[in-house]
Amino acid sequence: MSAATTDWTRRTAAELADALAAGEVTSVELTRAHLDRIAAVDGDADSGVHAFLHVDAEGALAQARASDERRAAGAPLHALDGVPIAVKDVLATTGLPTTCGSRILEGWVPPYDATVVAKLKAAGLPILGKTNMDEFAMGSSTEHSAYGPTRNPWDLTRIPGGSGGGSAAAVAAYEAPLAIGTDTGGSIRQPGAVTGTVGVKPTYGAVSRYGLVALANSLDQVGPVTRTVLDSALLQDLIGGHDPRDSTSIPQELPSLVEAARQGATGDLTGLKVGVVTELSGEGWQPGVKARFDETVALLVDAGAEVVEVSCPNIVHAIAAYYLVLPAECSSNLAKFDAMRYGRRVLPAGVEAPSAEEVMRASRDEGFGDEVKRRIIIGTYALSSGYYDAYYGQAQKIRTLIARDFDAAFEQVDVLVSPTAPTTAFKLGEKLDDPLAMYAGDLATIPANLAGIPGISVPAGLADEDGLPVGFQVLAPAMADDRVYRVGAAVEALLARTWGGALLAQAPELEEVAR
Ligand SMILES: NC(=O)C[C@H](N)C(=O)O
Repeated sequence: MSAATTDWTRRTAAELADALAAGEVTSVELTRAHLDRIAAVDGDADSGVHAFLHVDAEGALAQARASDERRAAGAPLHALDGVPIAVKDVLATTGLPTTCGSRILEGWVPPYDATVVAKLKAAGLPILGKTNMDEFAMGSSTEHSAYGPTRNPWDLTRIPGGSGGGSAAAVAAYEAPLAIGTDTGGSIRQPGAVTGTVGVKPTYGAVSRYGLVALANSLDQVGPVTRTVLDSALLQDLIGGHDPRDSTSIPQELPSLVEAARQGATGDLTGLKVGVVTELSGEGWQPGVKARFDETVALLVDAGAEVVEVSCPNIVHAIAAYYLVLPAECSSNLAKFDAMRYGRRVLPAGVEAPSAEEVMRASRDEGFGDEVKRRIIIGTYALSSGYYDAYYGQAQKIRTLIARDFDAAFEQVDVLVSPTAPTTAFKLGEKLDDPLAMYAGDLATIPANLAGIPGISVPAGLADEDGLPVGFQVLAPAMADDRVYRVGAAVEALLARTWGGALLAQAPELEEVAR
């Protein structure tokens, strides 16, 4: 790899777009640089970052060539035309496998593109490949992937977060300038926090879910994973908007997010009212997380914001409610993986003419991992007659109370802030046998999904005790995604002065491994 090639992987998407527009580089060169980087550091299930489950070098280069030809012909181009991207393996892609990190979908190649994928293709972004994830997005570490975990580029013995650890690690390791993630309870924001990248969960319904393999339909949202807030804004402006093919898609335009990010980057927050959520203020969390959070809040005050403390008392029940609503929805969603129509079919051993039920049982037994089975069992129980009111019904009521807490809070303040996650990246294997400990890490991210509001995680520096990234979360009312971008960009700009440039530049260099 030449030095110049390495350089292109270090640029932000906005910088790459400028370089393409200025004729300094071609999309083929950029795409090849990222493919080289993937080949050098991504490795496989046993070594390297392992952010990708499938790399599509040929497809990406063909898309890059087409982009270069359009540019040469003077055709109208999208701002990100020619800038490569990685896509979480939970979105349908024609011609490329979509496994959702599960054995049950091993080898499945969808016959259609998710709306988000179709938009990326139409805008000319070469798709580098599909990124690793916890099976069906269930998890906070990618250790529940059936294809082996992704490793955190800051320390390969640690988790990159989950479920979208592959997308975050790919961006953090300079394997892709942009990635698509999905966030049901934090799967974009928490990986962002622990890898030092930016992750955004848009307002529920702001980005189409058509072609997204649903984990929990009422919570899932597709969103950007990038290294800067401006890059996330460019990407959400592209993938967002109404889609008649998704019945929950909002038929209303969001304000320009790029404009909001540019405004925030001035670092002036005069007149903004910020609420620190009492229940998520970081008290009792990892000291380095709390310290970086408090310092960032102080910077907001210096930038002219008024900061008050706001209580959202029902948030303390968020995890309990989520881990009933989600299993209920996913147990129903996953019923479709019956090995009859598509996906992996396993014939039961020793049965000569197995019935459909026996094939389904064998396929689901072998095709699903432990965490998926756990949630299917919990969800089936919670929805069963006699228990519905006691569990699912109660959880839905708590959900409403949490949404009301946010409504009341946003009458007092413009945005709410908290640390994104209670700890920095933990060691691989540390929480694998303790599901409740794994779930507890979602405390700060889940409430936004339950309420349908937007949230961003922005890098807030490194924890003193382990030198690992900490995330700062900004939440805003539904449809006010521009506020999370404005404040997120301000935090980024104010903090860049503190640590002297890009946080990721401080990550250790990755050793080259064969892929
Ligand atoms: N899917 C998500 O957003 C992640 C969350 N940790 C979960 O396991 O449900």
